[in-house]
Amino acid sequence: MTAAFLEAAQAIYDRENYMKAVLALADGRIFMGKAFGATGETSGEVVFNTAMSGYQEVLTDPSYKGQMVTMTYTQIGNTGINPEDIESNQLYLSGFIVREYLDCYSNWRATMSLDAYLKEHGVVGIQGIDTRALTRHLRDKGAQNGIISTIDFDPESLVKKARAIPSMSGLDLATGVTCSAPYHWTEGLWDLENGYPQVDRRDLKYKVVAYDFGIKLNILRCLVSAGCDVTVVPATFPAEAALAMNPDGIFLSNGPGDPEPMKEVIENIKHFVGKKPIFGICLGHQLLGLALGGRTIKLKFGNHGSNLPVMDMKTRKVEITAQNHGFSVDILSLSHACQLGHENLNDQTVEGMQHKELPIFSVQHHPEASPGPHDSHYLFDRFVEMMEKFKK
Ligand SMILES: NC(=O)CC[C@H](N)C(=O)O
Repeated sequence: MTAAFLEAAQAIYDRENYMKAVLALADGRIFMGKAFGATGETSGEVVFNTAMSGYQEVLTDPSYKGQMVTMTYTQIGNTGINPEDIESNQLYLSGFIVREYLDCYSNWRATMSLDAYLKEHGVVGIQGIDTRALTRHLRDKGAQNGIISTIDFDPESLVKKARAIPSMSGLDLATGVTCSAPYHWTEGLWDLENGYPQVDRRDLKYKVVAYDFGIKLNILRCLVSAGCDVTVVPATFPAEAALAMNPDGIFLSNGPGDPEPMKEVIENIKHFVGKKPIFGICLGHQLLGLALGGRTIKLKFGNHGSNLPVMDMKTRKVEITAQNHGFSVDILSLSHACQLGHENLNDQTVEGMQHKELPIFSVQHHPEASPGPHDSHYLFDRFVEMMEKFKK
C-alpha cells in the first residue's frame, strides 16, 4: 500500500467525525476510541472473539447477553447487515468493540450498515481501539467487566462504575432470554439456491423437545435438516409435560450466564436421565453436567471464535469449531457417569462428554457453527442415530 493510499484512507476516516468514546476496564486500563452505533453508556464482561467473519451472527447470539465483545479481526462492517444471517431476533450483547469500523459495505445480500443496525437496536459500539492490546490484556489478566461511555470521560469515575457491575459468576441470565410459550420449528438449513426451506412436519421422523435457554436459530435449522420434528419449550417447562409429549429425544440449548444458579432447570433435567436420549450444546452441556452430579468452573477468558481445533475422542478426528463460552464442565467431577467425548486442542479443556451407559452426550462447542465451519454438523446426525437406536 502506498503512503498516498493510506493518507487518503485516513482522511476518509477522520472526515466521518465520529464522537469520542472511552472503554474502561475494571482493573483500570483505559482505551480511547470513537463511537459508532448507539451512544451513551453501557457495561458488561469484556470478551474477545477470534472469528474473522460472521459479526452479524455474533451480534444476534443470545449467549452474549451481559457481555461486550471485541473482535480480534481488524476490519468490521465491510459486509454490512442482511435480513438472513440472524441467530435470534434481537441483539443481546451490551457493547461492541472493534479496531476499524467500515461504514462503506459491500455484499449482495446486505441491506444496511452495521452502524445503522447497532443504532436501531440501541447497542453502543466503540471503534479505533487497539483490539490486539485489549485482547492480550484480557488473555493475561482474564476476562473482566468494563464500561463504554460517550458521555463520561473521567477515567476514575468510569473504572469505579466498571467495578460496581456484578460478576458473571453466579448470574442466571438464561431464564431471562427463553421463549414465553412452546412453539414448533420447521425451517431447515440455508442454501444458496433456495435460502431457508420450510419442511413439512410429516417428513420429520424424530420428535424432539428442545429446551430454549437462549437458543441459536441455526441449532433449530440443523435439527430440522437432520430429520427432527422440533417443539421448542421455555427453560422451566416441566419435565413431566415434556415427557407427556412422548418425544424421541431431549435437546438442551446454548445460552448466556452461569449455569450453576439455574437450580430449577438442573432439577428438571434430572427427570430425563435414563428415560430419553439427551443432546446438549454449550450451556445445555454445562447444565447436563450439573444434572448428572458434576460441577462447572469459570475459565480465565474462555473461548469465543470460529477457528478452534477440537478432537472427537471416539474417532480421533480433528474438527475446526465455533465456540462461545466462559464456563466449562469439570470432567473429573463426572467420572462416575461420563467420559471425555471431545477435547479442545488449544487449551485441553473439556469440549464434550459421553455418558458411560445411557444415550446421553453433549458438546461445549457449537456444531451449528453460525458463524464458523461446518465440520461438526455430524453431531446432529449422531443425535438422530442415538434416538433411532433407542427407539428399537
Ligand atoms: N454459548 C453458550 O451457551 C455459553 C454458555 C455459558 N453462558 C458460558 O459462557 O460458558
